[in-house]
Amino acid sequence: MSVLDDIVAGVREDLAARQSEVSVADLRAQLADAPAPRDPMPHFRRPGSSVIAEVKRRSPSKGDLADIPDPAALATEYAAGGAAAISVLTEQRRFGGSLNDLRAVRAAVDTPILRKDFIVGDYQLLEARAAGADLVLLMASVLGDDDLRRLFDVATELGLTSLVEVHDEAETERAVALGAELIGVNARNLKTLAVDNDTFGRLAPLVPSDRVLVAESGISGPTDVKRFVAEGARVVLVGEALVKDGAPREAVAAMTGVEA
Ligand SMILES: O=C(O)c1ccccc1NCC(=O)[C@H](O)[C@H](O)COP(=O)(O)O
Repeated sequence: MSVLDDIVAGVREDLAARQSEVSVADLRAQLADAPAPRDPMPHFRRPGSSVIAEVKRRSPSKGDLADIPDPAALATEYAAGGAAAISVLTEQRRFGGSLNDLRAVRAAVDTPILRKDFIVGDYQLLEARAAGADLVLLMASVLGDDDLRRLFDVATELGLTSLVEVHDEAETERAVALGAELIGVNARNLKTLAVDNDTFGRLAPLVPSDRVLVAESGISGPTDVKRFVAEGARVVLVGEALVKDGAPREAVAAMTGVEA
Protein backbone atom coordinates (compact mmCIF):
# COMPACT_ATOMS: atom_id res chain seq x y z
CA MET A 1 0.00 0.00 0.00
CA SER A 2 1.44 3.43 -0.96
CA VAL A 3 1.46 6.41 1.42
CA LEU A 4 -1.33 7.93 -0.65
CA ASP A 5 -3.45 4.75 -0.42
CA ASP A 6 -2.93 4.73 3.34
CA ILE A 7 -3.93 8.40 3.67
CA VAL A 8 -7.07 7.91 1.57
CA ALA A 9 -8.09 4.81 3.54
CA GLY A 10 -7.89 6.86 6.76
CA VAL A 11 -9.80 9.73 5.16
CA ARG A 12 -12.60 7.34 4.18
CA GLU A 13 -12.85 5.99 7.74
CA ASP A 14 -12.97 9.47 9.27
CA LEU A 15 -15.50 10.57 6.66
CA ALA A 16 -17.80 7.64 7.47
CA ALA A 17 -17.67 8.61 11.16
CA ARG A 18 -18.61 12.24 10.42
CA GLN A 19 -21.39 11.13 8.06
CA SER A 20 -22.91 9.05 10.85
CA GLU A 21 -22.98 12.15 13.09
CA VAL A 22 -24.24 14.89 10.74
CA SER A 23 -26.77 14.17 8.01
CA VAL A 24 -26.58 15.60 4.49
CA ALA A 25 -29.84 17.44 5.23
CA ASP A 26 -28.27 19.12 8.27
CA LEU A 27 -25.19 20.08 6.27
CA ARG A 28 -27.35 21.54 3.51
CA ALA A 29 -29.25 23.53 6.14
CA GLN A 30 -25.91 24.98 7.33
CA LEU A 31 -25.19 26.15 3.78
CA ALA A 32 -28.11 28.54 4.03
CA ASP A 33 -26.07 30.57 6.56
CA ALA A 34 -22.70 30.23 4.82
CA PRO A 35 -21.34 33.36 3.13
CA ALA A 36 -21.29 33.38 -0.69
CA PRO A 37 -18.05 31.83 -1.98
CA ARG A 38 -15.30 34.20 -3.07
CA ASP A 39 -13.94 33.86 -6.62
CA PRO A 40 -10.12 33.64 -6.52
CA MET A 41 -9.65 33.61 -10.31
CA PRO A 42 -9.44 37.39 -10.96
CA HIS A 43 -6.55 37.66 -8.47
CA PHE A 44 -4.89 34.54 -9.90
CA ARG A 45 -5.03 36.05 -13.40
CA ARG A 46 -3.23 39.25 -12.38
CA PRO A 47 0.26 39.82 -13.83
CA GLY A 48 3.04 38.51 -11.58
CA SER A 49 2.84 35.59 -9.19
CA SER A 50 -0.01 35.01 -6.75
CA VAL A 51 0.57 32.96 -3.61
CA ILE A 52 -1.63 30.33 -2.00
CA ALA A 53 -0.20 30.19 1.52
CA GLU A 54 -0.76 26.95 3.41
CA VAL A 55 -1.57 26.20 7.03
CA LYS A 56 0.34 22.91 7.46
CA ARG A 57 1.39 21.43 10.81
CA ARG A 58 3.00 18.21 9.72
CA SER A 59 3.28 15.95 6.70
CA PRO A 60 4.08 12.35 5.79
CA SER A 61 7.27 13.47 4.02
CA LYS A 62 8.68 15.81 6.69
CA GLY A 63 6.98 14.91 9.98
CA ASP A 64 6.34 17.81 12.38
CA LEU A 65 6.74 21.22 10.72
CA ALA A 66 5.17 23.77 13.08
CA ASP A 67 2.73 23.67 16.03
CA ILE A 68 0.44 26.43 14.72
CA PRO A 69 -1.61 26.78 17.92
CA ASP A 70 -3.52 29.68 16.33
CA PRO A 71 -4.18 29.05 12.61
CA ALA A 72 -6.25 32.24 12.41
CA ALA A 73 -3.24 34.32 13.51
CA LEU A 74 -1.02 32.67 10.89
CA ALA A 75 -3.66 33.21 8.21
CA THR A 76 -3.94 36.87 9.21
CA GLU A 77 -0.19 37.24 8.64
CA TYR A 78 -0.49 35.51 5.26
CA ALA A 79 -3.32 37.85 4.25
CA ALA A 80 -1.37 40.90 5.37
CA GLY A 81 1.53 39.72 3.20
CA GLY A 82 -0.77 39.69 0.16
CA ALA A 83 -1.70 36.00 -0.13
CA ALA A 84 -4.25 35.50 -2.93
CA ALA A 85 -5.70 32.50 -1.10
CA ILE A 86 -5.07 30.50 2.04
CA SER A 87 -4.85 26.72 1.93
CA VAL A 88 -5.97 24.93 5.08
CA LEU A 89 -5.03 21.27 5.34
CA THR A 90 -8.03 19.66 7.02
CA GLU A 91 -6.79 16.04 7.05
CA GLN A 92 -6.22 15.06 10.66
CA ARG A 93 -4.25 11.81 10.83
CA ARG A 94 -1.18 12.67 8.78
CA PHE A 95 -1.31 16.48 8.58
CA GLY A 96 -2.79 17.42 11.99
CA GLY A 97 -5.48 19.64 10.45
CA SER A 98 -9.24 19.91 10.88
CA LEU A 99 -12.35 21.67 9.67
CA ASN A 100 -12.16 23.67 12.90
CA ASP A 101 -8.90 25.16 11.60
CA LEU A 102 -10.73 26.16 8.44
CA ARG A 103 -13.62 27.70 10.40
CA ALA A 104 -11.16 29.67 12.55
CA VAL A 105 -9.35 30.97 9.46
CA ARG A 106 -12.68 31.86 7.82
CA ALA A 107 -13.66 33.93 10.84
CA ALA A 108 -10.34 35.81 10.72
CA VAL A 109 -9.73 36.70 7.06
CA ASP A 110 -11.65 37.70 3.95
CA THR A 111 -9.16 35.99 1.62
CA PRO A 112 -10.41 32.99 -0.41
CA ILE A 113 -9.78 29.70 1.41
CA LEU A 114 -8.85 26.35 -0.13
CA ARG A 115 -9.96 23.22 1.69
CA LYS A 116 -6.86 21.07 1.15
CA ASP A 117 -7.86 17.48 1.75
CA PHE A 118 -8.27 14.16 0.02
CA ILE A 119 -11.77 14.67 -1.36
CA VAL A 120 -13.51 11.43 -2.29
CA GLY A 121 -17.20 12.29 -1.90
CA ASP A 122 -19.86 14.96 -2.29
CA TYR A 123 -20.26 15.13 1.50
CA GLN A 124 -16.78 16.68 1.85
CA LEU A 125 -17.75 19.39 -0.63
CA LEU A 126 -20.80 20.26 1.44
CA GLU A 127 -18.62 20.30 4.57
CA ALA A 128 -16.16 22.59 2.83
CA ARG A 129 -18.86 25.07 1.84
CA ALA A 130 -20.53 24.94 5.25
CA ALA A 131 -17.17 25.68 6.93
CA GLY A 132 -16.64 28.69 4.65
CA ALA A 133 -14.24 27.36 2.00
CA ASP A 134 -14.15 28.93 -1.46
CA LEU A 135 -11.94 26.38 -3.21
CA VAL A 136 -11.46 22.62 -2.97
CA LEU A 137 -8.66 20.33 -4.08
CA LEU A 138 -9.58 17.51 -6.45
CA MET A 139 -6.70 15.11 -7.01
CA ALA A 140 -6.49 13.24 -10.30
CA SER A 141 -4.25 10.68 -8.56
CA VAL A 142 -7.06 9.80 -6.14
CA LEU A 143 -10.16 10.08 -8.35
CA GLY A 144 -11.16 8.06 -11.41
CA ASP A 145 -12.70 9.88 -14.37
CA ASP A 146 -16.33 9.48 -13.26
CA ASP A 147 -15.71 10.64 -9.68
CA LEU A 148 -13.50 13.49 -10.83
CA ARG A 149 -16.21 14.71 -13.23
CA ARG A 150 -19.02 14.35 -10.69
CA LEU A 151 -17.13 16.10 -7.88
CA PHE A 152 -16.00 18.87 -10.25
CA ASP A 153 -19.63 19.43 -11.31
CA VAL A 154 -20.98 19.35 -7.74
CA ALA A 155 -18.26 21.74 -6.57
CA THR A 156 -19.14 24.13 -9.40
CA GLU A 157 -22.86 23.93 -8.54
CA LEU A 158 -21.97 24.83 -4.94
CA GLY A 159 -20.01 27.86 -6.16
CA LEU A 160 -16.65 26.32 -5.19
CA THR A 161 -13.60 26.72 -7.43
CA SER A 162 -11.83 23.39 -8.02
CA LEU A 163 -8.06 23.18 -8.00
CA VAL A 164 -7.50 20.02 -10.03
CA GLU A 165 -4.13 18.53 -9.08
CA VAL A 166 -1.94 16.50 -11.43
CA HIS A 167 1.51 14.94 -11.30
CA ASP A 168 2.04 13.28 -14.68
CA GLU A 169 1.11 13.54 -18.36
CA ALA A 170 -1.99 11.32 -18.20
CA GLU A 171 -3.43 13.22 -15.21
CA THR A 172 -2.73 16.53 -16.95
CA GLU A 173 -4.61 15.42 -20.06
CA ARG A 174 -7.57 14.39 -17.87
CA ALA A 175 -7.63 17.75 -16.07
CA VAL A 176 -7.55 19.62 -19.38
CA ALA A 177 -10.32 17.44 -20.86
CA LEU A 178 -12.42 18.07 -17.74
CA GLY A 179 -12.34 21.79 -18.54
CA ALA A 180 -10.63 22.70 -15.24
CA GLU A 181 -9.73 26.38 -15.24
CA LEU A 182 -7.31 25.98 -12.31
CA ILE A 183 -4.76 23.18 -12.60
CA GLY A 184 -2.12 22.46 -9.96
CA VAL A 185 1.06 20.61 -10.85
CA ASN A 186 2.34 18.90 -7.72
CA ALA A 187 6.10 18.35 -7.88
CA ARG A 188 5.72 15.78 -5.08
CA ASN A 189 5.09 12.21 -6.14
CA LEU A 190 2.48 11.23 -3.56
CA LYS A 191 3.36 7.55 -3.80
CA THR A 192 7.11 7.95 -3.15
CA LEU A 193 6.99 11.49 -1.59
CA ALA A 194 10.00 12.51 -3.73
CA VAL A 195 9.92 16.11 -5.02
CA ASP A 196 11.07 16.70 -8.60
CA ASN A 197 11.26 20.40 -9.48
CA ASP A 198 11.37 19.58 -13.19
CA THR A 199 7.79 18.22 -13.12
CA PHE A 200 6.17 21.63 -13.67
CA GLY A 201 8.27 22.49 -16.73
CA ARG A 202 7.51 19.08 -18.25
CA LEU A 203 3.73 19.28 -17.82
CA ALA A 204 3.01 23.00 -18.30
CA PRO A 205 3.25 22.85 -22.13
CA LEU A 206 0.37 20.32 -22.14
CA VAL A 207 -2.01 22.90 -20.67
CA PRO A 208 -3.77 25.48 -22.89
CA SER A 209 -2.81 29.05 -22.10
CA ASP A 210 -6.34 30.08 -21.08
CA ARG A 211 -6.06 27.89 -17.96
CA VAL A 212 -4.35 29.03 -14.75
CA LEU A 213 -1.41 26.89 -13.63
CA VAL A 214 -0.40 26.48 -10.00
CA ALA A 215 3.06 25.20 -9.05
CA GLU A 216 2.84 23.12 -5.86
CA SER A 217 5.36 21.70 -3.36
CA GLY A 218 9.01 22.19 -2.59
CA ILE A 219 8.98 25.97 -3.19
CA SER A 220 11.38 27.66 -0.79
CA GLY A 221 11.54 31.30 -1.87
CA PRO A 222 11.38 33.98 -4.61
CA THR A 223 14.07 32.31 -6.73
CA ASP A 224 11.93 29.17 -7.07
CA VAL A 225 8.86 31.33 -7.76
CA LYS A 226 10.67 33.17 -10.56
CA ARG A 227 11.59 29.87 -12.19
CA PHE A 228 8.02 28.54 -12.12
CA VAL A 229 6.57 31.84 -13.37
CA ALA A 230 9.02 31.69 -16.29
CA GLU A 231 7.74 28.18 -17.00
CA GLY A 232 4.10 29.34 -17.03
CA ALA A 233 2.85 29.38 -13.44
CA ARG A 234 0.58 32.22 -12.34
CA VAL A 235 0.20 30.88 -8.82
CA VAL A 236 2.46 29.08 -6.33
CA LEU A 237 1.19 26.98 -3.42
CA VAL A 238 3.61 27.05 -0.51
CA GLY A 239 3.42 25.22 2.81
CA GLU A 240 6.60 24.17 4.59
CA ALA A 241 8.70 27.23 3.73
CA LEU A 242 6.03 29.58 5.11
CA VAL A 243 5.10 27.71 8.30
CA LYS A 244 8.80 27.40 9.22
CA ASP A 245 9.58 31.05 8.46
CA GLY A 246 9.59 33.31 11.52
CA ALA A 247 8.21 36.15 9.39
CA PRO A 248 5.39 34.62 7.30
CA ARG A 249 3.94 37.99 6.25
CA GLU A 250 7.24 39.10 4.75
CA ALA A 251 7.85 35.65 3.23
CA VAL A 252 4.50 35.76 1.39
CA ALA A 253 5.16 39.34 0.25
CA ALA A 254 8.54 38.32 -1.19
CA MET A 255 6.91 35.58 -3.28
CA THR A 256 4.02 37.78 -4.47
CA GLY A 257 4.11 39.72 -7.74
CA VAL A 258 7.27 37.99 -8.98
CA GLU A 259 7.67 38.38 -12.77
CA ALA A 260 9.51 36.03 -15.11
O1 LIG B 1 3.49 17.13 2.03
C1 LIG B 1 3.48 15.89 2.00
O2 LIG B 1 4.37 15.18 2.52
C2 LIG B 1 2.36 15.16 1.33
C3 LIG B 1 2.35 13.79 1.32
C4 LIG B 1 1.32 13.08 0.74
C5 LIG B 1 0.27 13.75 0.18
C6 LIG B 1 0.25 15.15 0.15
C7 LIG B 1 1.29 15.84 0.72
N1 LIG B 1 1.31 17.21 0.75
C8 LIG B 1 0.23 18.01 0.27
C9 LIG B 1 0.71 19.10 -0.57
O3 LIG B 1 0.36 19.10 -1.72
C10 LIG B 1 1.59 20.15 0.01
O4 LIG B 1 1.18 20.42 1.32
C11 LIG B 1 1.62 21.47 -0.75
O5 LIG B 1 1.89 21.29 -2.10
C12 LIG B 1 2.71 22.37 -0.14
O6 LIG B 1 3.96 21.71 -0.23
P1 LIG B 1 5.25 22.27 0.55
O7 LIG B 1 5.41 23.72 0.20
O8 LIG B 1 6.39 21.45 0.04
O9 LIG B 1 4.99 22.08 2.01
